[in-house]
Amino acid sequence: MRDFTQIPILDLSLSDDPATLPDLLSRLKTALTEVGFLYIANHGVPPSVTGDLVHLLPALFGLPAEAKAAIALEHSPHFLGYSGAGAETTAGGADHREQVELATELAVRPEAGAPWEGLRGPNQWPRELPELRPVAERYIEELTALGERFLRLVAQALSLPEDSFFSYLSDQHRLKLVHYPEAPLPDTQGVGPHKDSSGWWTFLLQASPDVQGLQVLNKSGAWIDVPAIPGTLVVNIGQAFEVVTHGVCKATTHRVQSSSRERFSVPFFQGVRRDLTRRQALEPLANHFAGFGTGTESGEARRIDSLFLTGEYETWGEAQLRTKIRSHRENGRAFYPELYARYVK
Ligand SMILES: O=C(O)CCC(=O)C(=O)O
Ligand SMILES: [Fe+2]
Repeated sequence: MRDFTQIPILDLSLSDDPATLPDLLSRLKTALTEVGFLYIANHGVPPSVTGDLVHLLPALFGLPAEAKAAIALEHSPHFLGYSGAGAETTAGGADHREQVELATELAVRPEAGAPWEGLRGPNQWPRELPELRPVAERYIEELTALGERFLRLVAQALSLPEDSFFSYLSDQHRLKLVHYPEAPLPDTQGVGPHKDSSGWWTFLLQASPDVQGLQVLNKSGAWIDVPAIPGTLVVNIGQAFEVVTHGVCKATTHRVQSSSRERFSVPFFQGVRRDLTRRQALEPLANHFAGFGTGTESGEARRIDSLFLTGEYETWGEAQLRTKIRSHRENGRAFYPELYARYVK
């Protein structure tokens, strides 16, 4: 298999013309099976929607500490809200970033049966920046639609019926507003090496066009820069999608290195339905993907890295809740004491 040294750029407007669609799908297939990361251009999200959100980020993170504390993630059983720099660790190191985690605005389900239904619930909006709510909601709406359109193309690129991946989708998608403050030293860990574990696909807006930071690990172990390209979104595969495609489409490791200049970014994590069982994830497409890439894929390349498969979890939602409880222990103790006792030991 070839290795990649840059991230492909795909022009989604080529999907509008039957004459150019096949070439787009062929390039998409290569990106899916050999890179796991791509840029999309001409994706149809209005520049004003993106621009309005980008414009609010400095004001949001410039709010006084009390305003941030008022929407702290620790208040939320749904793990939505503000967390400060150093609150998260990735790959054993502290991440130097602060973030506001949002999601599709949903009411709590009072009759919620399974504990992981607790992931569903309303956002915490900062009172001091009322403009944020309509702008972020509009952005989530646009990205939800783009995500579905993109999944149709992915299905076609993998020789499947267009709607093949819709039955896995959640009613809740998550949006993170992220600020990497200026780092005291070069190559400070903004976020350590990781694969995106929470979503189906990630759509990332790099909101500081002149600041480099995001890097992707290729198969030879080299870090490949993913510079911001105005007007594009960076798209990458989440671990659930790797599971469902039996490792044909890989969730690729990436990280952010902070520098002497602050950086903003906005990843949208397309959600996977919480009640998805391991069997439902693995069985339907097993035969289809068994026929893929034979001869080029080594056993190692097909190895799937997912807690969902190795742990004792009934559903995707349970695996997600476990991850959340372990990374935000205060919330775990306060809102899910029984699961906390089981998962944090
Ligand atoms: O900020 C970025 O560019 C990437 C962030 C990221 O990888 C994540 O939050 O999962
Ligand atoms: Fe990520």
